[in-house]
Amino acid sequence: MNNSFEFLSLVLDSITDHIVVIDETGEIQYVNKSWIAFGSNNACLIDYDWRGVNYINECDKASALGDEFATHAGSGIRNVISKKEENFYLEYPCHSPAEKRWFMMRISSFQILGDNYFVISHQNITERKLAEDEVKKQARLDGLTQISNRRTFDNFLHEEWRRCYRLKKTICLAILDLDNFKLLNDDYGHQYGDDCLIRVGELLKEFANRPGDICARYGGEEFVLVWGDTSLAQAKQLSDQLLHKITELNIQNINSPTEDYLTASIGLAEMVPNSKNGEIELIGKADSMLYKAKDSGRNKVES
Ligand SMILES: Nc1nc2c(ncn2[C@@H]2O[C@H](COP(=O)(O)OP(=O)(O)OP(=O)(O)O)[C@@H](O)[C@H]2O)c(=O)[nH]1
Repeated sequence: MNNSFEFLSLVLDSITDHIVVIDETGEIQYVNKSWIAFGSNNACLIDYDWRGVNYINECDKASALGDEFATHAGSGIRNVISKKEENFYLEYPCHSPAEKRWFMMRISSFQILGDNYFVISHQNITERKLAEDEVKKQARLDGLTQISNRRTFDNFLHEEWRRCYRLKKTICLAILDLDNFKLLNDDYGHQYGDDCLIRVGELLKEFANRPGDICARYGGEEFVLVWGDTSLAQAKQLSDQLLHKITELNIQNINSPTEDYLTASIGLAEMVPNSKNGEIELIGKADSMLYKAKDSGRNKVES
């Protein structure tokens, strides 16, 4: 290639990463085409003409406005310049009004004629980030009903228990078990049963609205609800409403000895966390209440 400068320039301009080169003071020395295109369309870190701009100062300005990622970026760049670190990278959100986006910023250095320069590249990692978020979300959810799974419930109850312990507040736990679900499965098929579980899961979401609440699938045809900072009387009211709503779904269960439509039983327990009790006892208490509800005819709340 005769004109190696033009060649390299074209190479850099063809790269989709946004690239900027700064000197030791932070002053921008070079930007590629992707950088210019992105900067002119976005209000992200440096959103205006790059000439004469000091990249580190821009990070500091954004940092002063409360942008924690700009704070990290500024200190990372400084560490590389002062040779405390060989390189640095940072993943950060840069959402536009229209879409969620994430970028990975990397900084590396080179030397020419005794002067140090630093290449900062910004790569769009939105696709990977969204995929990672989806995987994390699915790990928290029950695959069928798409409400929280048992592990999420266990973690949540543990945290809520601690919160109520600190605040000396009552915590309530409801264990809900669908009645005669085996018969429903046998009579209408497993797919019908699955659809019922999905519909019940949807309904449960309406009963877990506050930050101290959660509904989850505990396993099989069993669900759980936690109501933090809630009295037993309030929880009883919610449980009664929930059972009523389940009957209102009017899901046929023709051979059920309880009713000829789907019903459920709830075991409800309350506790004020203290140093002598624990969430296991709360679960045990709700569980024995559930047995009581089942034994005494189903389609009811026992507490
Ligand atoms: N369709 C479907 N059925 C499930 C699922 N998980 C558990 N089940 C069924 O739920 C039924 C639970 O049966 P049992 O434990 O005997 O309880 P039950 O028939 O509801 O009776 P009671 O709880 O005593 O009222 C079983 O037939 C399970 O196969 C699921 O993911 N999908």
